[in-house]
Amino acid sequence: MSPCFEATDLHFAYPHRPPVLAGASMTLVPGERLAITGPNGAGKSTLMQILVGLLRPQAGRVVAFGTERREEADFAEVRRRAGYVFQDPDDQLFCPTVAEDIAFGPLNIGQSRDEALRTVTRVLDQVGLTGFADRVTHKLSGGEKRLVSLASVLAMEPDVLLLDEPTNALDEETTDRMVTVLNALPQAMIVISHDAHFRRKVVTRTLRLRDGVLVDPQPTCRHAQSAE
Ligand SMILES: Nc1ncnc2c1ncn2[C@@H]1O[C@H](COP(=O)(O)OP(=O)(O)OP(=O)(O)O)[C@@H](O)[C@H]1O
Repeated sequence: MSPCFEATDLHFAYPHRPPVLAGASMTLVPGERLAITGPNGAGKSTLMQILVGLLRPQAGRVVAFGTERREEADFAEVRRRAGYVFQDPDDQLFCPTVAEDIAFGPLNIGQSRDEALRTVTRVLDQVGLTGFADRVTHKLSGGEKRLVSLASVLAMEPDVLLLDEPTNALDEETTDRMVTVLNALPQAMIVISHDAHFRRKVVTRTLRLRDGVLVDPQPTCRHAQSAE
């Protein structure tokens, strides 16, 4: 099965700043839910933005859905197929009502008003917010905003989800709700998360970003192997 994403030897520095990525490599295959952890400022969001072409690395390769991506036009297709849920829902939601926020993308790609409204109902059901369509977005709780952000991304039927800190500032109950929603989705995912409880419940593999490279935080037990 060909990987959804394959990043090789990425190097990246913001202008006049020390390097953030210094040879980071990772692969995401269909069905996988990969967590990226690492200290604050390690470059996790930077890496995710490189994967969808919002930032360009100074060196390294990004292959998405079987094709190497270099130009803006290549990444426009990647962004259609890889739904990015931002760390801050206020960066994602900008319409007065939940229905308008969720319908924005589907209307933009040519769905009729009726189709878009059916999409709104479907994705709100999917995230457990049935009946929220006419709610005023800026009056929602932080947890509800986060779920609406996810719904607005699901409305575009992405092949892959990229989630930046999906449980940040959520209480235990809403975190459990996010866990249930994500576990019911078929999409492969890359999830930036500091939340070990969440990672245990959702992800299938974890990589840690440290000093610009991605490493397996729990490499197969070498002691056990060498003792054999
Ligand atoms: N636009 C920018 N210009 C200059 N430096 C930036 C910019 N964006 C991020 N940085 C810096 O790059 C480094 C990596 O940032 P990034 O947001 O990718 O880290 P992160 O691992 O996602 O952090 P956190 O866990 O705190 O969200 C940080 O030192 C940050 O201050």
